[in-house]
Amino acid sequence: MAAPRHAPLPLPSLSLDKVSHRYGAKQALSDVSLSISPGEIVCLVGPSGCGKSTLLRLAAGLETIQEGSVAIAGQTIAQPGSSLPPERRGIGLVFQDYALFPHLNVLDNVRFGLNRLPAGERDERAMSALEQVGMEGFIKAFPHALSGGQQQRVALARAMAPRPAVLLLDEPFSGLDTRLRESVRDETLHVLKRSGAATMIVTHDPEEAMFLADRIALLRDGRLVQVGSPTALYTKPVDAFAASFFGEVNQLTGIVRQGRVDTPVGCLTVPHLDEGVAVDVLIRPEALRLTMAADGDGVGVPNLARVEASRLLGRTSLVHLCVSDRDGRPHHLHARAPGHFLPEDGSHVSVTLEPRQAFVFEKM
Ligand SMILES: Nc1ncnc2c1ncn2[C@@H]1O[C@H](COP(=O)(O)OP(=O)(O)OP(=O)(O)O)[C@@H](O)[C@H]1O
Repeated sequence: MAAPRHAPLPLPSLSLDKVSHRYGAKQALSDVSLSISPGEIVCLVGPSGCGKSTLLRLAAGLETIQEGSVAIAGQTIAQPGSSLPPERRGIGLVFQDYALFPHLNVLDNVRFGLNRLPAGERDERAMSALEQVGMEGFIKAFPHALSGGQQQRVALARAMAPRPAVLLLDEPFSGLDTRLRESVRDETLHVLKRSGAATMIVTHDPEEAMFLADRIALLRDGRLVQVGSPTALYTKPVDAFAASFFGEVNQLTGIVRQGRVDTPVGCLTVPHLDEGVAVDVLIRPEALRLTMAADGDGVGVPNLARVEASRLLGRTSLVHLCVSDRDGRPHHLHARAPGHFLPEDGSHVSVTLEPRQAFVFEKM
């Protein structure tokens, strides 16, 4: 019987394959492979110096490839010894400082990258890109007369005007203050999604990555630690570093006994770990569910914790707890409760552990 026919999968717009890179003795990237599909947004995140910008610069052609290769739409455009220059790669670039030409007005800045098109078409394309970012009313303005958010939008329009298959953005919002950043990145997300380009965004901000990305690529010391959807990285981190990168975690330690780890707030089953193994236990603050203990001292209530402080943080409350393990040793934990939950300092609460937000990893 003939094998069922499947439509061929669309080629990734951008592929980096087994890329390694050194600056002198410094190994900045080691064996990194990553592909981005048309219309997909991938955020590169990781601590300072982990190699995010180097990877983006290699994709852009701003850094010469030493090991591995870069392909756009299935065509290898960079490998050791041969490399297409940045302007011939069909990519759009946006940098942290926007890099607008100060002596050109907004329209001319956006028209700049369209010089291969006939004059009439250039204007039409540039205007259409400016409309997409809501800057069509500023065509005669010069960059110095624009706010940071407006400059960022013009930079995005300039990158998108040639309709590149690949967009590369390096910390595009970090020059903006917090309030402006939220609204500009919201608009940018919708503009990028409408553009259909494969987009790689470098950011050091995990929350920003979770907001923008279809997939997140987490780097550490030049290596990919985990690549997946924001939900996968948050709920199924591959190690303690990944678990703690995307939000505060309470850290405890333990020993595996009969497929379980005992913690001061409940037991976790760990069938995949061997008997006697020493483990790190990471518990997200929202994994600790609190209920007021009926009596003042809470004697006899399971998993009892003493409240050290409670703070309202807007939509959630943060409760500082002191819990004791089986040996009577105290541990300080943070619990995050939805809404207004502010038990008195010194009162007692009962703690239930939501195991899906707790992670156990063998100690390294
Ligand atoms: N031109 C260079 N010469 C020498 N070392 C460099 C150069 N550029 C980067 N490095 C080093 O390579 C490593 C990776 O740098 P890279 O800028 O890619 O990291 P990053 O994750 O983008 O950091 P950040 O978030 O701080 O911008 C760092 O240790 C950095 O100091």
